[in-house]
Amino acid sequence: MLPNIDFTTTQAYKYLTDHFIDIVAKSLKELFDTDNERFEKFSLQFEDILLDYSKNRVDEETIALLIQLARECGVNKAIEAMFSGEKINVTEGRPVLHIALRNQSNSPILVDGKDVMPDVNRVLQQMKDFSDKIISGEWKGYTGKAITDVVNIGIGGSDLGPVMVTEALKPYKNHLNLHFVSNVDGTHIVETLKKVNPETTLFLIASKTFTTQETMGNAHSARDWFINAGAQQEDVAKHFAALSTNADGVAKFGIDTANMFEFWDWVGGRYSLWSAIGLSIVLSIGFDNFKQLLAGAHAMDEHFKTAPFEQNLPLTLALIGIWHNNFFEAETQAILPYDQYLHRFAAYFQQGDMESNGKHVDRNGKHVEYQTGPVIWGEPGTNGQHAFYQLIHQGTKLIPCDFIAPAQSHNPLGEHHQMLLSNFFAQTEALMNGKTEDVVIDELKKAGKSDEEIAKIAPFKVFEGNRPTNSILVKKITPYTLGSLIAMYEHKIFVQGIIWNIYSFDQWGVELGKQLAGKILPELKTDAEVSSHDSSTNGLINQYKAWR
Ligand SMILES: O=P(O)(O)OC[C@H]1O[C@H](O)[C@H](O)[C@@H](O)[C@@H]1O
Repeated sequence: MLPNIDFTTTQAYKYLTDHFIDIVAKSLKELFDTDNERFEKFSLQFEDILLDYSKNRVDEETIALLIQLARECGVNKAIEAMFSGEKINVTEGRPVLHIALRNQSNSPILVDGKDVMPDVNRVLQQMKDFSDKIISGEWKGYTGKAITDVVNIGIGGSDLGPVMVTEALKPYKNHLNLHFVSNVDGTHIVETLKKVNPETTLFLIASKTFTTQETMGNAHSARDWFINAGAQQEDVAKHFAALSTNADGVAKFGIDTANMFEFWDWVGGRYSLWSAIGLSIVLSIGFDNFKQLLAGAHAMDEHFKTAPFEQNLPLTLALIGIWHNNFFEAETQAILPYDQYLHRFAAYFQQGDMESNGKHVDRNGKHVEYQTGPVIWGEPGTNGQHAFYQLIHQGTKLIPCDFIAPAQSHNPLGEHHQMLLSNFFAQTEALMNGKTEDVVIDELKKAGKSDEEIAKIAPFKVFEGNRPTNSILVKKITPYTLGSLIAMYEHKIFVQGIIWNIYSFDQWGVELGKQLAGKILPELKTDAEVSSHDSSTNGLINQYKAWR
């Protein structure tokens, strides 16, 4: 059973409310000026990941109270409930066991009295055997040629994770070309099919439910294209595999169940890259590297489960986030990787976080009276610096940022990495310290500006600073450290959902749009004027019909 506590009624919350008044009176700069051990006090290291959270408006009391909050909200109990396979996804009646997919210790994890590990290991072995054959060229297409291209067709959790990880781990990539088709917009599949040859292409139909409209639409178009290119129905078995929990749906589509890679309803879509959904990752970097990814995640799982709260990275990230979200009233959270390979990291956690914690109903079915999940967004630095950092530095909104960078680059070209990292270090320093009017005036004087010019321009050049950031410095982005990094964010999301007393593992909010689209689709198939909706929707549909 998950705890069921309104965090705003806890002792810790009351203390934090008072303490907040003291903290807002102090700037980050002051906090650093009065304590030169902030870095030592407010940074944590787990293996090759360093989390520096000292550039947030916290002191020792803040952290102690936030930890008390986690305790009062029963985070310990909740962690135990997840890891032991309790059905903590209550609205769907399922356990939440992505941790089992990477349980390298192989210790039994029971669901309804049955150990899930033998099934997990069986599918992993199947993934290994299959990918070994594809990568080595032993597996032949219908004209006897080896596979050169893999097209993963999936959306949401059946796309974002594989895309993010295959991009992040490109330095480990083999000769296979990976493609991802997600959007139901015909452009996506058409443009992808232009690049591949039916004789040498493997399609992975990735869908937990095997009913998702976009994926099924794209899968049918891919199969039609394959058959129209001259292949026979029986050749489908050599070129199509399914990654799904729905064996009947897969068989109905015509994919040989021998080519089906199974997973289970206790794997949430947005937590599924560790499951059969990760087959495109295995094909891209090989099974051994995939195992490393799992091992890194498992190590973080163990850390999360066993490390004291004071030293627990995911928990600390979660608490800092709560501090910003529920006390400073920050609406968003930026994720800013200083690593081109991580360019889909923020997009991945947009689903991970927003689909998990974008909930306004608590575990009693009541509307919450506090803020829950933030808007997650971000782009790689330094591109972001030249686009939206202006608002972070000088806008009116408070935007807590996670800066992520590897110490070692996979491409140590000239001074590039030092240039990149100089920006990584400079930005958090600038966001913290800002630039005072005195400094601005001094600089302008030195640049030979007149007093009149200085008076005019100075206000625009002042930076208030006091902008909070976390810095996450990783030794190197390897399959292992990436696994740990992803798991760290997953558990952060989990802890926040526990404290907000919401259910993080369902996603009912995506259903309504799907339902209505299902109603509208048949209306688009005729030329008849539509009058069944509100005037805006009718107007738009009828104009579409007039223009098509
Ligand atoms: O893997 P599928 O069953 O095709 O689902 C794909 C996606 O569908 C929905 O949009 C859900 O909200 C997502 O959580 C899921 O990842």
